[in-house]
Amino acid sequence: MKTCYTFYKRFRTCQTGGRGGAIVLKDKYLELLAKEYDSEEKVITELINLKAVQNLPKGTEHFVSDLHGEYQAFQHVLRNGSGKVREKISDLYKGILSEQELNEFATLIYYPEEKMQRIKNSFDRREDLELWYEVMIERMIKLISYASSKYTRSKLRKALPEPFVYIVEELLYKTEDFANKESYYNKIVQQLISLNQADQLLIGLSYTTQRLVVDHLHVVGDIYDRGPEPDKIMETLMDYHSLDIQWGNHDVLWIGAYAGSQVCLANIIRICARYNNLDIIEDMYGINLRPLMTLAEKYYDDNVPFRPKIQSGYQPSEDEIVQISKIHQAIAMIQFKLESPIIKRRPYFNMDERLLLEKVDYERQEITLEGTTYPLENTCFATIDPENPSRLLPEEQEVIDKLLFSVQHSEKLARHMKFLMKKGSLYLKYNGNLLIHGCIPIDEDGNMEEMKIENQTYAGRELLDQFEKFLRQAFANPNTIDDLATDMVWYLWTGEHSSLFGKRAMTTFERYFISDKTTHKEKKNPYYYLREDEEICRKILKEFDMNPDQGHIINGHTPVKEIEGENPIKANGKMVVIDGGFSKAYQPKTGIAGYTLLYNSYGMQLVAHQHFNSKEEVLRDGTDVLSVKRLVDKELERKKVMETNVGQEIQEDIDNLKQLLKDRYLK
Ligand SMILES: O=P(O)(O)OC[C@H]1O[C@](O)(COP(=O)(O)O)[C@@H](O)[C@@H]1O
Ligand SMILES: [Mn+2]
Repeated sequence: MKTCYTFYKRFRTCQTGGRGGAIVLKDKYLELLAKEYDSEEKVITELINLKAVQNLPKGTEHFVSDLHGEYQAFQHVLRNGSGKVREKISDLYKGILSEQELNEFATLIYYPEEKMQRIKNSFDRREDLELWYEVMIERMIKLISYASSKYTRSKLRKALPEPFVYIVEELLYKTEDFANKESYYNKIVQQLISLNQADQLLIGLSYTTQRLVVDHLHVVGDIYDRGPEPDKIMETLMDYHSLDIQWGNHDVLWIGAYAGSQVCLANIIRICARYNNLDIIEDMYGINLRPLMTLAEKYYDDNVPFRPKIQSGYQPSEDEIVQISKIHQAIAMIQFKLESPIIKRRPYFNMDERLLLEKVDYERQEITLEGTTYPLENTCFATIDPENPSRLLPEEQEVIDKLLFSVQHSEKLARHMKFLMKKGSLYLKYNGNLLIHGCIPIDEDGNMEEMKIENQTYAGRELLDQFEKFLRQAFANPNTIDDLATDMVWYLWTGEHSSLFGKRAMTTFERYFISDKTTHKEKKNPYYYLREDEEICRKILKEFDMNPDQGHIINGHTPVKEIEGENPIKANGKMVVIDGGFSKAYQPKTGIAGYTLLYNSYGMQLVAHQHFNSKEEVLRDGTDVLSVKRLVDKELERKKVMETNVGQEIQEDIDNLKQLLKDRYLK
């Protein structure tokens, strides 16, 4: 069914003709379908199957955002399904097993390889270990049977560890005459143990459990920047069974760099230098930083505000810190210079006030902003010609050209960026909810804010669609580096009407060089306070043709300051902001270590995560750093697959199969 369906969809999107064309396509599709379903029985069986799936409870959706390179913490949340694994274990075994046993079992499922090793080391006698295997296999099978109760057998089969599918199915589908077969099942388990397969089986079943508790993952933006391992997050996502991504401003910065935007590229390197993560660029993505280092050594000295923020983990030496400070200055100055020509050639970006290098009085080391003059501190203007401050030195130009070449030839980065494009979008309408990283630009009265691009004016959904079109165009043409599409990717990072940024201006320059903190403030779009208002959220949902009675808006991007009493659930539950601070750098602001959202057939739940220190700690202490749950919404009736996006696709399949039945078989 899938092949034909995708084929037909592709056909439909290519279709340009009128209704006549559509009919021809439909006929062609039915012809294809008839090849796959070449008998009346096959059509009927599939119809029964699809109808049954429609009536199953909807699968669990899991929402995360603002991962910011925090791979370990993200892994933990994925592995424990934001507490779902522990919840299922408790449903089955609370009161039967002790707290410690429940924790141990949960930890085994989260980190099976490591936990298994620890447990095995704790046994002196083989018999005890074998007994443990038997008990665990039985518990695990029971748990899987329970966790898969709302899935079809075929879906469960796909989630089972491949080498053991047949055996596990035997164990799972024990019928009532179990008593007669008891010795048969025991024999299977004992055989597995004696053939040294128990470890592999338990590891496989642990991953099956993780997979079963979450049906679909939404990543509501900002995978990249600040934290140390975004590349590993990408690899994890690429292996994940079902997901979508809503790009964050940091993600489009990386996409922009790959798509040829030199200013985006300067930004990603600057941020990596700032957070002591240059090895992501060099070692993880194989981008050669040598030319930049040489330039940095030539023109810059140690400069304290440009020293990297050091978090836990690798501690650089004093020499390295000084070297990073120089690189940081070199790339920051290249970035500021590169901004200028874009601002000048795109007047409708309305960013003239950001032509800061041109406002500086280089003699007096001062700058005048909105009528006030500020002294500049810790400046590093060695490569600046005061007559033409935005002009790159030939050697700076050479550095950024070489960096771009290197970025565009990184095989790993290419894979990651293509995946981001394939699975990502600027916003997503999914099962009645609107998912978007940042905001919908609105004015103080809650009207959609307009932006003029060339000679056309756009607002609301149309504006976002336009942004996405530009982004895709820039990505498709990586060799064109100064066209509107490529400039627009940078605008998405920093422009006032960008749905990913949504602040008047990014005050990076001020934060480096001006001590008066009033200049650091980034004025937010009214969206960020009006979203507390239910009516505004309803209006936005309507703008996207969504049902405001049913839908929610789900945002990331702005850390929710729980510590100051901010509530992530806003507008009478219509708005949920899930940026709780996976990013270690932001945890002191939020007071927690991230939010995630779960949406199953019973409703939505927000989970607040407490600090995640390390996998080692979980393994050692067996405890889970979990999580307060708050009910966002409760469905009056259990939601079924037929009410979801997937359900709609299945309905189309059903309609087509019925048509086939009528046209070809019931004549
Ligand atoms: O904390 P840093 O690294 O100085 O970054 C601050 C910058 O990051 C931003 O907050 C954007 O990043 P977020 O999307 O993570 O909020 C800018 O508005 C701001 O200028
Ligand atoms: Mn963001």
